Order: sequence, then structure tokens, then C-alpha cells
Amino acid sequence: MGGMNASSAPAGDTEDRAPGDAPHRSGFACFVGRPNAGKSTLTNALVGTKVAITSNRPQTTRHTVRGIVHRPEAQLVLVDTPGLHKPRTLLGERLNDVVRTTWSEVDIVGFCLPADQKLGPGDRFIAAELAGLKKRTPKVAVITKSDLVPGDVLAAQLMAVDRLGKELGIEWAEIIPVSATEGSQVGLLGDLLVPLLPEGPPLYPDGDLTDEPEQVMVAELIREAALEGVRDELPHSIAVVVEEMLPREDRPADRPLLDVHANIFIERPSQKGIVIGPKGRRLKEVGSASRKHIEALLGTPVYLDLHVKVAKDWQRDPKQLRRLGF
Ligand SMILES: Nc1nc2c(ncn2[C@@H]2O[C@H](COP(=O)(O)OP(=O)(O)OP(=O)(O)O)[C@@H](O)[C@H]2O)c(=O)[nH]1
Repeated sequence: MGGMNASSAPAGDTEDRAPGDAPHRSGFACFVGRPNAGKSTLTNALVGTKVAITSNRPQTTRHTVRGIVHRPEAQLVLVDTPGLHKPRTLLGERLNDVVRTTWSEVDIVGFCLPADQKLGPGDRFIAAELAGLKKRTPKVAVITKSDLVPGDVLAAQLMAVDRLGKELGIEWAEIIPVSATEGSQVGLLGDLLVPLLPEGPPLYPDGDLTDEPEQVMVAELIREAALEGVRDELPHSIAVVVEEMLPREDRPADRPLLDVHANIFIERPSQKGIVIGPKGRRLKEVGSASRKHIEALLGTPVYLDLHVKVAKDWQRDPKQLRRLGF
């Protein structure tokens, strides 16, 4: 949702103190690593749901929220970045710049390295980039797929990663083996990440905590559908807020229906036509495309009520602005 900077919001808001006096912490983390390293599976395991929002549009996934880990004392928002590749073209270099920017905006970078594969040039390339990242961003080495190797191989991998860090001048905040598929050490990884977050209130403050990740994900699905095909015409600053998700009353138990009310916010009135389209056709398409995804996500039939609004009126309301990710 592009709200990265919210993590640097003033800390120590006493109203947000968690029980036990520990300050509430919140912020963003992203997992990096070569393809197939296990990033998505780990994200899902941490969040505790099988949902992973994907998009065929790397440019818009730059800040896509992949999942939110809610704890009484912390909120960890896992965001996606496009993959980092050895650049062969100018475009490749530009994309890598985008990745570096994202890395520099998050509070924690988790570097995923599969236990069952020797460190390779791909890992070294990413590690060298990590070494160039500002020092105060904690870097956590996550040895994924620990279930695939015996203990001695795992130990050797841990040492190899430790050495790699020393070689390149990276100070790992932690090196931890996990198995996302077996659920082994996933909770511990969460425990280790939380203290690395800055102090701050929850970044998604409104609504029921348990509903919130769903609402955020639903908003992302709508946003992705709304950007589909109009990327060139619309800037990235389109925001979606799910106002309400309520089961329709008076429905038989075997035929539930969920009412979802959402607003698509644009920055200027002139953008309204683009989102709505001639005779409202585009908005209809956005609605039916995202409704299918939402139904798949939530496993229930959905009635989707979409409105397009100009965010101008909201600019003086900091709370709304934060929700909108501006
Ligand atoms: N045995 C085992 N397999 C795993 C584990 N985590 C992921 N995998 C498998 O490894 C493969 C890649 O996992 P993904 O989570 O898709 O990897 P990724 O890093 O997100 O991949 P890209 O999207 O290509 O970058 C899948 O077949 C997973 O099932 C694990 O902990 N144990």
C-alpha cells in the first residue's frame, strides 16, 4: 500500500502500549532471495494463512502487502519486492534500483537461502547488494527448507552463511534455520523479527484485528484489478480502502453472502473517467475480476460494492491519509 514511511511515525505512543509495558512495535519486512528459495511459502507460514497475493505486474507489486503478522505486542507487515537479478540491460539496472529503494524503505530484510543448495553466484550477488544497504537496517539470514537436509549439512550451511557475511562485511542480526512446510522454527523467526522492529503503533489501526489482514488483502486485490490495463494512464497513487465487510443478514446457512464495501481513491477528478470507463464498463470489470479473487480468498460468495472517490477531501485527515498509504 505504499505506506512504508508510516514505520517512522513517532514512537512511544503510550495509548498503544501492549500488556506488560513492552512498547508496541510495528514495521515492514521483506524477504529476498533467489527464485525458489522459499520466500512465498515462508511468508504464508508466518502469516498463518495460505493466501499469497500475486500480480503479473512487477511494477505494481513493489509495495504489495503479502501478509500481516499480528501479535499483541507488534505488527509485522511483510511486503513484496521484485526479484533482484544480475543486470544485463539498462532496464535490468533500473529495476534493481527499484529493489534497492524498497530494501532501503523496509525495517528488516530477510535473506532466504535454501538449506539444500550450496551458496551460489545468485546468492552472492544478492548478498553483495545487501552489504551495500545502510547498516542500521537489520539483515536476517533465514536458512529455508531445513527439513530437506540432515543436521550436519544444515550446520555446514549455517557456517557458510556466517562466513559469507564476514567476507562481505554484513552483520547478520540473526541466522536461523526454518522449515516453512513443517512449521519448524517459524514461530521463533517471528519472535526474533519483532524486537528488530521500530517502536510504533499498529500500521493498520482500524477495525477488528482479526479481520484486518483480510480487509487489507481484499483492498489489495481490488487495487490490482483497478490497475490492470491502465498502468500507463494512472500513476501508482491509487488507493483502495475496504470500509466494511459484513455477512448479509437473513441468508440461509448454506447460502451465505458477504457484503464488501470498498472505495477506490484517486488523486484528481480527471482520473475518475479512466477508472470508471465508458458507461461504467471498466469499473464493472474491475468489480467482477476482483470479486472472483476475493471469493477465492475468503471462500464465500461476495457482493462487492465499489465506489470511486477523489482523495482530495481526505488530505487534511492524517488518519485517513495513513490508511490510504499516502
Ligand atoms: N521441503 C520444503 N520445501 C519447501 C519449503 N519451503 C518452500 N518449499 C518448496 O520450495 C519451492 C519454492 O517455494 P516458494 O515459496 O514458491 O519460493 P519463492 O522463493 O517464493 O519462489 P519465487 O516466487 O520463484 O521467487 C516450492 O515447491 C515449495 O513447496 C520447506 O520449508 N520445506
